[in-house]
Amino acid sequence: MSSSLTSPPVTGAGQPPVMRLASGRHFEASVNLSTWAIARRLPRTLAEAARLGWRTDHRAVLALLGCQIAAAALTATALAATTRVLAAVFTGGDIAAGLRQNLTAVMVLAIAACGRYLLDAAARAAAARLAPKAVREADLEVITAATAAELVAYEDPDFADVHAAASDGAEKTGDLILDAQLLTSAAAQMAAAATVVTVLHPVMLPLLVLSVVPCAWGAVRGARIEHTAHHRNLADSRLRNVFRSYTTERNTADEVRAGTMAGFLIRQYRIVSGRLEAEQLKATRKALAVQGIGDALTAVGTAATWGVLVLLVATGRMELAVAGTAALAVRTSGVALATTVRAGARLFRTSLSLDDWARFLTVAKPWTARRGTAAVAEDGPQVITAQSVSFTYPGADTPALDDIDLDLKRGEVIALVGENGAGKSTLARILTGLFLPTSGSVRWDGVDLTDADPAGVLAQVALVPQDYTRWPLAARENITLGQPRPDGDTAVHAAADAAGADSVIAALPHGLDTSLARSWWGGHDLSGGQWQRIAVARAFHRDAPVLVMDEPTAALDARAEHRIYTRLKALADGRATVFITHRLANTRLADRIIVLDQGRISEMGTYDELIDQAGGFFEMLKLQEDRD
Ligand SMILES: Nc1ncnc2c1ncn2[C@@H]1O[C@H](COP(=O)(O)OP(=O)(O)OP(=O)(O)O)[C@@H](O)[C@H]1O
Repeated sequence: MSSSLTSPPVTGAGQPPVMRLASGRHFEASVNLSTWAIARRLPRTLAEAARLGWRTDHRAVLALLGCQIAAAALTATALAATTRVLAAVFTGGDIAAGLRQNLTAVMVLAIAACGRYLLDAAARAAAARLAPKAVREADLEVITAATAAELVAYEDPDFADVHAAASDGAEKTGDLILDAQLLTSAAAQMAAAATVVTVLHPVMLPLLVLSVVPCAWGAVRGARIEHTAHHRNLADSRLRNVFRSYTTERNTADEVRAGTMAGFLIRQYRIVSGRLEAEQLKATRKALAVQGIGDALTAVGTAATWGVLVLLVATGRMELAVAGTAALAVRTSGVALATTVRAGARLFRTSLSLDDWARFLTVAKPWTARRGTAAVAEDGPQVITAQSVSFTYPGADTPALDDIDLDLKRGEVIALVGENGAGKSTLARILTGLFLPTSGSVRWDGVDLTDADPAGVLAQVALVPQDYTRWPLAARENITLGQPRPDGDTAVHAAADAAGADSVIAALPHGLDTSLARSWWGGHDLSGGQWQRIAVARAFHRDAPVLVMDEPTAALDARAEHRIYTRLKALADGRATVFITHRLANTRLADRIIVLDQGRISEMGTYDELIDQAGGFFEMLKLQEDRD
């Protein structure tokens, strides 16, 4: 799955075209791995699960292991006692007398059976306690790795693919623990039963094992086929979820209605669902066929085992009484073997998902370790220097920025302008260290941001992005972003005042305490422009020495816009400020205007200088003035 759309679109009979998402390289690689290669990774994956479990709840892990070991010991004890009791039953003569003579064995059998049942229940309880915690921990590892990764990682389709699969994998961690418990429990029963069979006649065990091998093969192959289909379907699953949410979510509800799009979207949903179901059905049929072959061969093997048993009795190589015990033991160990195989196959399947999770942590690592640890000045840079900076988005053919040279001094206000797609937002992200250049360098007071500690750099930055987030939090947290300043609400009100958000807060029913998550109870919604004022207040509240605002007034009315730009000049004192705008009249207050054109600086200078040059800036300004 990937966020990139491929062409050509798929067209059903009489249906509109339905897009497909490209499948990432990672998935092709993973799907093409041999079963043996995946099986070899199983111990490592299980060790990962054990590590997670251990980290979240030592006691539950110890309880689980203790119960499993004790249950296995009791199973062996019970089976040893069973052999003695069965011998007493099958050796002929008085059964009651035989049982009386072996009363201790009967009691041991009863106690061991009860104890085993209780221990199994305790093990299941410990596994159930551990499973959700392991899921939480696995999920947190994904979240931590994702947030620690370079921002540019999110532009890489492979990273997005592996990230999505890892989230699914983290969910399966709980299943893995439950399956591992089931497997070890069944394996303990099987081992004990198999021991009894071997004691009775050595030829029986290999026969028994041989009869189970095809069933195991079928189960593992079937699991693999299902998992492969799951991987291949990830792109469509995500697409279906996108259709579902876009069709029903509040953010899109007005467009869906006004554009009478519901029918179209539902059709798309049906088509993608149809594709998913067809793929799934194909996989299920294939898996069932493989499992059927395995089961049929196992049936032949089982028949052979019974045949050998009959043969042994018929040829007088095994007494009838012993054969009775053997028959029971064969049956018990056969059932235990089948359970072990089924549990093993399930574990195999869940381990494949966990493998996706573990792979993400590996993939995410290089994305986090890209920078150095050099410190930048705590009160922000005196000068930011971009030298021969070029930047190409992962997977893109052409650079978004090409050979940019630029100095930004503290106290200076720079306006970035240019047509859509000229590279303004990309340059803003490069200057603040959110992206590292593909070539060239950005230095803060001579420290190359590639070598600098990213946390130290970003602590100096306040950013109003073009698409700011409407956090489902209280108004206060929407401005402080969970990082209150020492003077608390005074700073919040000051920032709100500078951004024109004071009137927004004053109108809220509970002031700063009002939840801005409208769809939740007690929440209160804001208009687009009101939200933008809050987003600007956020940046002002951060009080950082590098201030970057990407179209901060796009949704504001004229009065609010004027207020922000008049305050900006005062706020810019002692900071390096960059703002991006399409309303060129606003650039009058900037110390310097930089005009970008297809990733290159085409003009640079003060407002008056650019007017005098009568170049592209002047032309755009004229067009705007004529329009207004
Ligand atoms: N994630 C991405 N992957 C590939 N290319 C991208 C990505 N984001 C942006 N681009 C491309 O990079 C170029 C610069 O984009 P950028 O967002 O910096 O432009 P901009 O000047 O801010 O545009 P606007 O005025 O529309 O906001 C554009 O050609 C755009 O198509």
